[in-house]
Amino acid sequence: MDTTGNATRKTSELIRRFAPYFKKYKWVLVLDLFCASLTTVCELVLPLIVRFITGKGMEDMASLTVQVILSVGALYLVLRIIDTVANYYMASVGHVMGARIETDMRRDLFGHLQRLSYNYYDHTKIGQIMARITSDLFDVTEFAHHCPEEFFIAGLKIAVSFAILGSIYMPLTLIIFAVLPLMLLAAMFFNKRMRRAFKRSRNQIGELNAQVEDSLLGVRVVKSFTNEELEKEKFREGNQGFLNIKKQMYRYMALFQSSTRLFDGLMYITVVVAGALFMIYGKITAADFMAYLLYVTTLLTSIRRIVEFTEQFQRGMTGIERFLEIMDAPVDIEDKPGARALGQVKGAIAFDHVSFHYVGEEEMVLKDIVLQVSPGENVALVGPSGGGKTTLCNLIPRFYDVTGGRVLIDGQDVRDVTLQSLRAQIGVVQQEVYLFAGSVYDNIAYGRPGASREDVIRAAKQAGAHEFITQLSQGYDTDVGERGVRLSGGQKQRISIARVFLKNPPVLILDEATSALDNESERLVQRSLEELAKGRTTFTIAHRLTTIRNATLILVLTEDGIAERGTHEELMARQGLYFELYSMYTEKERQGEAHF
Ligand SMILES: Nc1ncnc2c1ncn2[C@@H]1O[C@H](COP(=O)(O)OP(=O)(O)OP(=O)(O)O)[C@@H](O)[C@H]1O
Repeated sequence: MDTTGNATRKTSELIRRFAPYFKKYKWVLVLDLFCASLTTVCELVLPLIVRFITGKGMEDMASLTVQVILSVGALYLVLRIIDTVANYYMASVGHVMGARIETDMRRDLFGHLQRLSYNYYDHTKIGQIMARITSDLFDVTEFAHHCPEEFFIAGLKIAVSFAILGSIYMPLTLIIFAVLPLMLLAAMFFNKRMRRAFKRSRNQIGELNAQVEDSLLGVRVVKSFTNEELEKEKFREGNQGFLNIKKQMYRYMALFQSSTRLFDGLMYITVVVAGALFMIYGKITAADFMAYLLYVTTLLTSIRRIVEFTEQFQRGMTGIERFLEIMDAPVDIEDKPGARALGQVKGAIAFDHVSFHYVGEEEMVLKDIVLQVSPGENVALVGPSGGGKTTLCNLIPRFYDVTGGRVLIDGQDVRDVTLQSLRAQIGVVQQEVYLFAGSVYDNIAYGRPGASREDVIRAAKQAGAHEFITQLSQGYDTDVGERGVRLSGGQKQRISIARVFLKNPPVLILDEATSALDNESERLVQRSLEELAKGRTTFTIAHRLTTIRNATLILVLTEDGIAERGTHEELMARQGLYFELYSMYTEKERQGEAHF
């Protein structure tokens, strides 16, 4: 899975994938291109008018009456008015179309991000995703609006100029237009290099974003270690890398622009020299010569616009490419065809010869796990760090899919039921609580969107959180701050427990978080967790061994699988690994430093 891949996709492929976004707005686009045609025609008429007036004046000055001049002026005025209205449409409605396409793409991107599994996020930096969903897509707006328009105008101008000039004198026209393919070749040559440089710069911005995010989220750790200088140095490297890539990008741009200027000059020289020669040999008139000069100027202006647009084009293409990289990331965990809704379960969980390894890792984390848990049972998972306790629990709600074997809930393979209905039956209290920006109330209500205020308050009471919440400055409406920084660890935990109370699932996964809390908070959280576990099938990842003595089943999980299983009494009597762990734990607790 390469979301920061450096391979550059073909422009044609990107355009083919991007084009469907125009479908909804095809009439806006058609009108936009029609307006573009109008403005082009208005612009191309001026040299004809000049040619007409000079031609008439040179042929027979008497025929150039005030009436003729005023009629021509009036015609030109009408054309300018049409041009103004058409331009307004392109600048307003055309731009809005670009913004709408950007919004549609962002919606699709966010939707896809919601579908991607844990596995994707294990391998992707959030900062990179942020850059793609914001700044990369800004570039797409300008691109979506200008790209069809600019290319259409340039193409039209070249075609119409060719037709008009060809009708005046074809040999001179062919000589002038012979320079265009050279320009095209140069554009193609630099196009690829500029795209690569743009992509590298975008990736580097993503990296910088990720770095800033990491550093700012960890700002408290940075300060506690007084590592501000280290952070500044890391940032300086990334920032300097960005500058280097930009330098390279601008070098290509400069080369491209300069080469275009060279062709520009070549074209003028061709018109002046060849045109003057044809004129002295009587092939074209002075008025024709002037028309040629004016048309070449118009043509070159539009070519210059295309050159200036190249930067925007490359940015847009890069934005689309990076957008597609996420959109093409496979959704590895989703409903299989014909998956059925699970409905309310009793809470029997079974592991049927389950094995598992993480994507990209060769070593099996779980090997041939066989386990039957009855509804309402209270299972505690203990064992050395890295033994696979969290991994095992993550297989129940299908945060990851098993590598081998099956996980069953009430006898049904978790892969045969819809994800939504499966996860609705399982509540997870994580060790690291994540609270969203918003109020305490919003954070509890997150457990069951649409729940009544009474239900939210009841859940808070059940979690033992009501009392401290009412003592907060604005009670339930108190803002929790980013990630809940304004609350204590124990308070955050109890809010997260209230969230699960509100959800009221029959199966629970508790990653015991009490190790991070002081004794009083731990006691309160522990009490809330016990309350929550009542009547539900519960998997507790236990770090404090004294809290699991009442578990109906204790599993000792090691790298080799389930080493021991039984109740506390059974395992203590066995004097095996659990006995060792427990004795070690109680010894440490006596010394005041116990946690696993
Ligand atoms: N997302 C991941 N990608 C790759 N390997 C992982 C991932 N998560 C965990 N692991 C590895 O899988 C093994 C089991 O990890 P797991 O977190 O399940 O252990 P644990 O028993 O819950 O540990 P602890 O008690 O320290 O929380 C470890 O070797 C760990 O390095």
